[in-house]
Amino acid sequence: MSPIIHAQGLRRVFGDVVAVDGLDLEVAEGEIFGLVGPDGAGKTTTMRMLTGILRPSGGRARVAGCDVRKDDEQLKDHIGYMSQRFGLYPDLTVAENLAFYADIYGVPQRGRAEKVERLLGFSNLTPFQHRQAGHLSGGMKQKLGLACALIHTPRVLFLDEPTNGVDPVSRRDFWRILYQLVRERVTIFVSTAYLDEAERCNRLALVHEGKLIGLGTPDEIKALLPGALLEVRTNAPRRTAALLREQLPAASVGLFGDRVHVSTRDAVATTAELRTFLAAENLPVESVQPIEPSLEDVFVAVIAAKGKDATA
Ligand SMILES: Nc1ncnc2c1ncn2[C@@H]1O[C@H](COP(=O)(O)OP(=O)(O)OP(=O)(O)O)[C@@H](O)[C@H]1O
Repeated sequence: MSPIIHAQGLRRVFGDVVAVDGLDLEVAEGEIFGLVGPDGAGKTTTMRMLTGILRPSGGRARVAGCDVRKDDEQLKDHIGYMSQRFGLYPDLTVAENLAFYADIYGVPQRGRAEKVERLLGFSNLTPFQHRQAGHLSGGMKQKLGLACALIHTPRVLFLDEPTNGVDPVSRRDFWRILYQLVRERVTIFVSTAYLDEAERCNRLALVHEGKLIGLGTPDEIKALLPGALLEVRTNAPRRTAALLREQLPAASVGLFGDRVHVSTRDAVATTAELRTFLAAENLPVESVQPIEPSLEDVFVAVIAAKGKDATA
């Protein structure tokens, strides 16, 4: 089956800034595909090109059978897009916002009421349908945004950092809705800077400075981390991380709360080395143990490795 999203060498420049630098990716129908990267990595620009809003400077992309350059009008019938500045009308109620988007998308009157009812139920907003959007919580606003983006039953849904700034419980709720959509064969293309959220996707593209630095399932991405990952605990984690960064230039060192993560090719040798070194610095090690890497560890290591390549 041909992919529902297919980008080849997609590129966009703004003056001297290369926002997206030759992106190649394919997304299958019914997948939740995550675009993951720090602020400024090029996620929004990619999404705006794939939704036909922004013209690529180079490369090609097809979404739901439409060429994003030539068939941008037709494309809009097949996709839903919830941008970061998704426009809800604060003085309209929940139901009125849905009706407004239904008009914009030309949703036929016939069957519209059932559709709205279903979307309200789906997003747990039925009890709030008469509340003004401006008086909803952050999580509820996001769910209403999602419902509006779904009003014309799109095949592909683009979500740009949809849960940014939303509390963890509402985020979990939001993802429950996304899984439900996928069961109905909607394809979801979502960007996020939250790596715990990225773990929920079927496949991911890691982007950094406009370039793809990893592509695969969350497990495949984790396998990009060579060697082992050690978790080090001391009573002074910040100082420990700073010292280990200097002492172990070949390893990558990250600080995660009160724990220091060290990725290394040789766990046994590094364990011995860091124990001796930290003891000499008067920083007794409480524990060192191998752990399963998270996507965050992979990101820290891959970006650190790029930095080392660049300065080599
Ligand atoms: N309209 C524009 N004019 C000039 N530069 C732009 C424009 N849009 C994006 N850029 C630049 O392109 C790069 C990528 O930005 P983009 O918004 O795509 O990143 P992002 O990964 O979505 O980050 P964020 O989450 O902060 O939006 C940044 O350096 C940004 O400043």
